[in-house]
Amino acid sequence: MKILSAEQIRKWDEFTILNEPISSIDLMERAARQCTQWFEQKKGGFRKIRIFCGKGNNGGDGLAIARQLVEKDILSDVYILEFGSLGTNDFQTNLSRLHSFPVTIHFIQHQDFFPVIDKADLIIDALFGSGLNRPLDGLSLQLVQHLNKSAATIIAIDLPSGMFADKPSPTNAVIKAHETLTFQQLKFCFLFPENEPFFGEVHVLNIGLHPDFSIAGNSMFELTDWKMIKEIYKPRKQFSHKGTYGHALIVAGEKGKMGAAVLCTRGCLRSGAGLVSAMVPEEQFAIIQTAVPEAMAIAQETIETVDLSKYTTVGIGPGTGTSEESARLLQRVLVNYNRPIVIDADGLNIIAANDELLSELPPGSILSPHPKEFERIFGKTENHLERIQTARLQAQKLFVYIIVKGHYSFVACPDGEVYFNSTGNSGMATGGSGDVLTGILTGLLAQGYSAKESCLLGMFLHGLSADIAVKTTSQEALVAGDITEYLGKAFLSIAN
Ligand SMILES: NC(=O)C1=CN([C@@H]2O[C@H](COP(=O)(O)OP(=O)(O)OC[C@H]3O[C@@H](n4cnc5c(N)ncnc54)[C@H](OP(=O)(O)O)[C@@H]3O)[C@@H](O)[C@H]2O)[C@@H](O)CC1
Ligand SMILES: Nc1ncnc2c1ncn2[C@@H]1O[C@H](COP(=O)(O)OP(=O)(O)O)[C@@H](O)[C@H]1O
Ligand SMILES: [K+]
Repeated sequence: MKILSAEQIRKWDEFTILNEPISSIDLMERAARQCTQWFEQKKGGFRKIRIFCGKGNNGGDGLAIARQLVEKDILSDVYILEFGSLGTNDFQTNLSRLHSFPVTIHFIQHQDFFPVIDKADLIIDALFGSGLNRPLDGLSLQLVQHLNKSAATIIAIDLPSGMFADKPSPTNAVIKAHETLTFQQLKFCFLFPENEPFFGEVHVLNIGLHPDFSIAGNSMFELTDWKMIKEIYKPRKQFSHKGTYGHALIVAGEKGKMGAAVLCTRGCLRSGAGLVSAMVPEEQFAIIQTAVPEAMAIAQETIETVDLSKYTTVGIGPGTGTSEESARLLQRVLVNYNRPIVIDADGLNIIAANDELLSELPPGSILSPHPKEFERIFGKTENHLERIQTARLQAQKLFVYIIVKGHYSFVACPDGEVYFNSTGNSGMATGGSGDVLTGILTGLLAQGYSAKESCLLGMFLHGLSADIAVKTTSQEALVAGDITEYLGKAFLSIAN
């Protein structure tokens, strides 16, 4: 699913209005109805509902919600922030419709008109949405500060007021919502970690924008979805054998960090590689052979003589440390191997300390840094958007796939496309989760998925497995090993 800018979504509205066809006021009514239904199902027990409206269409939504709630016998007070303009047509229509309902409407012209808010109140924030074109100032800024100071629950409509839909809002005053009801699809701003304190939990409400709207080529940002992943997934062939699915080499682990090697190797096996060899320090053989008997062990000390060409791919870095010997392991792989490989963790740290290695990366390889590792290699970035842009440029320049891990991990591809992963949960914020991902990516590459397919399917499977696991384990008790255990269920839900 493409991630659209506020401007593209506005065009989608226009397309829907023209082609469904539906009037703009009825489309607003439908959007408001989705919110009202959500409030009816989810919310109750508040002392008072206070709906704060601007004079754009976001405010229009707020007014329509107030009317629809009162039709369900849920009363609210409406506050309209006065800042000169008459308001959009749909705002005005909804205001006149509201006048015949028993709703108290307050006009706020000065901060003396700000109501005292009780912590048991529910605030609906319909001040500004995707039309915000400059940071809030004056009365609107004061009102946002006033609402944020209250201890009441705040639900934002479409966006927390003050937040830009498509770019960072680092110095803006923004409503701190507990939950946000956004329309049709995630806006770009919901993918930025720095915005989380403002949007809280986001719910995407389907307002039925026209399915035929053509957005192809209009956005280089895309969110993975089931349809895309099911198209990538290849069922195994009946007459296949272990040779069909490649031989993966995992180079991982050192004394004290053998867990990384075990998790990575298990992830690789569980993602379907035909054969897996784990290259670990010779004195650690007992650990890997006991923990993962399905894998063959090979000594890191043999790196200078081993024939790397017999491996279909290599995954290198988890828990190797950054010693001179570990750097030699990576160097030797980079110089002697020319098919796509996966580099993670200490492999990336070694590159950060020896940036000439960047020019040795086999074309089409996958780097999977977390944000800190990313910055060590590519430099500090001011915000997530800058990180996305840097990753995009570097992926194109180096002809590699760069997966930056996080809540919405993304992969920047050499063709300039950026895909955000839609699965996963914060139970995965636990040591070793990334090592499992490296194993999965290597396992998928080994069995013949392209590097791009491996990134998309790998990130999705990794998050999906954790999503399935937490239903049994809870987020708190999830450990990285559970992600490997539940990979089977993740594959089954993609295959069926
Ligand atoms: N498909 C969908 O998504 C649907 C979306 N819908 C809804 O429409 C919303 C978008 O509505 P919108 O375009 O009217 O803009 P909105 O955000 O209400 O207000 C911004 C207005 O305020 C102004 N303004 C800007 N910055 C300002 C500032 N700092 N301080 C003061 N003023 C400022 C600016 O006007 P200006 O001052 O620039 O003339 C602008 O016109 C969207 O979020 C969703 O809720 C649904 O109803 C239907 C389906
Ligand atoms: N809050 C979260 N939501 C979704 N995924 C997460 C979250 N926290 C961590 N993850 C995932 O867990 C993995 C952590 O990787 P990494 O930071 O390399 O950890 P480690 O080095 O301990 O293995 C990444 O794939 C990341 O996307
Ligand atoms: K809002």
